[in-house]
Amino acid sequence: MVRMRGVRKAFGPRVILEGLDLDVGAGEKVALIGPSGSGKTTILRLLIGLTEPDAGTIEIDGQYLWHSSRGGTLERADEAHARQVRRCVGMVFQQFNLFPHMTALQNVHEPMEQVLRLKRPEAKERARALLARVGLGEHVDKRPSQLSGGQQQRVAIARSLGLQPKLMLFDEVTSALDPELVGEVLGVLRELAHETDMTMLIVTHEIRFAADIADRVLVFDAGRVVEDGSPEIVLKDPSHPRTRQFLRAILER
Ligand SMILES: Nc1ncnc2c1ncn2[C@@H]1O[C@H](COP(=O)(O)OP(=O)(O)OP(=O)(O)O)[C@@H](O)[C@H]1O
Repeated sequence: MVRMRGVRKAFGPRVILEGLDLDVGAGEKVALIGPSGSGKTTILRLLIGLTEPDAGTIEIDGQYLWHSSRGGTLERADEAHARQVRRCVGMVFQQFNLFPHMTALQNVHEPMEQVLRLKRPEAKERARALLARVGLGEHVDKRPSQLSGGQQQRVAIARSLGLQPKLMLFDEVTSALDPELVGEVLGVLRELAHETDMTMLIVTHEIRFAADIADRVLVFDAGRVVEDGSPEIVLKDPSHPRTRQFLRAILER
């Protein structure tokens, strides 16, 4: 589902990713963890097309978004093709980015009409079902300001699911929430991980949660993958002393 080869990204003189190779198989649930600033968000933004690489190849579901030829020239997919590729990718951010003047239902059904060209009654029906699935069946007519942070984040997840992505990217989706609201959002992610065949890439600091739902854990450090394996191995017996230190620091928080 994801193939990255030799991906480089710098912001000014600061190199964030250098020669990154990453493969994620269809249906895999992968947790990305690593110290702050190690480049995790940058990877997700590259995959959804919000950030452009300096070099490398990025393919989603066998179709390329960016391609570096042997000579090193970076080619971008043409806009129509790129749009089609990006359409199979959904992303949920730390901030919910809901439209404040719309109800939960409108926030979910309007993108389906615009992007998938569904007729309003069908989009609304699907939106209601999705909101019920994330436990918000009773709240469809509320605006974001009438919902808690955890509820707003669940609306954002329903909105992304409405666009039927094959690949879902979650970027620290519980970081902006009060601690007592974290569990309800992680519960939705857990259900999606266990009950759907969507490919999921989850950036999280919730290590125990990652261990519970991920097939595979990748640890990034300074833009490189330093650990890649099953949660049992990576989280209990990491090979790098820096990873051990990092995991201990998180678990002791
Ligand atoms: N648009 C930008 N312009 C300049 N620097 C940027 C930009 N986006 C990211 N960076 C820098 O790139 C580095 C990697 O950022 P990134 O957000 O990918 O890290 P991260 O691993 O997701 O960190 P965190 O866990 O804190 O979210 C950081 O030092 C960040 O300040």
